[in-house]
Amino acid sequence: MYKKRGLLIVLSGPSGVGKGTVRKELFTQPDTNYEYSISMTTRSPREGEVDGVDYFFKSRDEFERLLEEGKLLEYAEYVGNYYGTPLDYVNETLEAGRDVFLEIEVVGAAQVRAKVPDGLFIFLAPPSLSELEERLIGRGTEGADVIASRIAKAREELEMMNLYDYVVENDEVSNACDRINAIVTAEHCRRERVEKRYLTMLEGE
Ligand SMILES: Nc1nc2c(ncn2[C@@H]2O[C@H](COP(=O)(O)OP(=O)(O)O)[C@@H](O)[C@H]2O)c(=O)[nH]1
Ligand SMILES: Nc1ncnc2c1ncn2[C@@H]1O[C@H](COP(=O)(O)OP(=O)(O)O)[C@@H](O)[C@H]1O
Repeated sequence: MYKKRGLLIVLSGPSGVGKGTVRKELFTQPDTNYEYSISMTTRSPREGEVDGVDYFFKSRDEFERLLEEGKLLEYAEYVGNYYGTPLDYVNETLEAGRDVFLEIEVVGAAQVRAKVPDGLFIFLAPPSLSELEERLIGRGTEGADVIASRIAKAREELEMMNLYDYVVENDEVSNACDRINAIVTAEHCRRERVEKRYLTMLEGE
């Protein structure tokens, strides 16, 4: 029996490009129909961050145990901390026919690409490298050392842009959200056409 699964949407891109900002804006829109997958991390909470809302904050031992138990869809070590996506939540939500939205860095996104080839992979790009540096500095959540390593990393991350289905420029947050919503809507229409064709073929047997 054919069962419709939800769509896995992956938003990635360099640190400081605005992934978190765009994701938060998308999830304040009343007609957003995706479920956000809350990640696990060993990073310490920033001021105002809440366990179970922004991240599930874990110790390194706890994270490594989850990894050994196969509980993560993907993970990456990013500037000294682990980040990972809970596998069961993603699978159960997709199985229930609902779309799941991941906001993750590029190494993890490549792992998801290998495991979920029919996902929708969107790369959020900055208008320029200098604008990216300004945003990282402007956010002011890290010290100079961490900012420098994130900028160095961002240059490498930009090279992975061509591995994505779509590149969305984050010039204005509302524009980026509109573009992402339009891409998701178009992908749903494409899938419906393919599904219809498939079901028509089955009927003809
Ligand atoms: N691979 C992977 N990356 C994640 C996950 N959750 C968050 N990230 C990414 O980890 C990086 C660092 O996140 P964070 O410390 O919150 O800093 P910020 O996103 O730059 O504010 C960002 O690029 C996030 O998108 C995850 O579950 N897996
Ligand atoms: N379109 C935009 N224009 C100007 N500043 C932005 C834009 N999007 C995000 N920012 C700012 O850039 C900084 C980094 O954004 P953030 O969402 O934390 O990035 P990421 O999650 O990709 O690391 C923040 O200070 C944020 O307010």
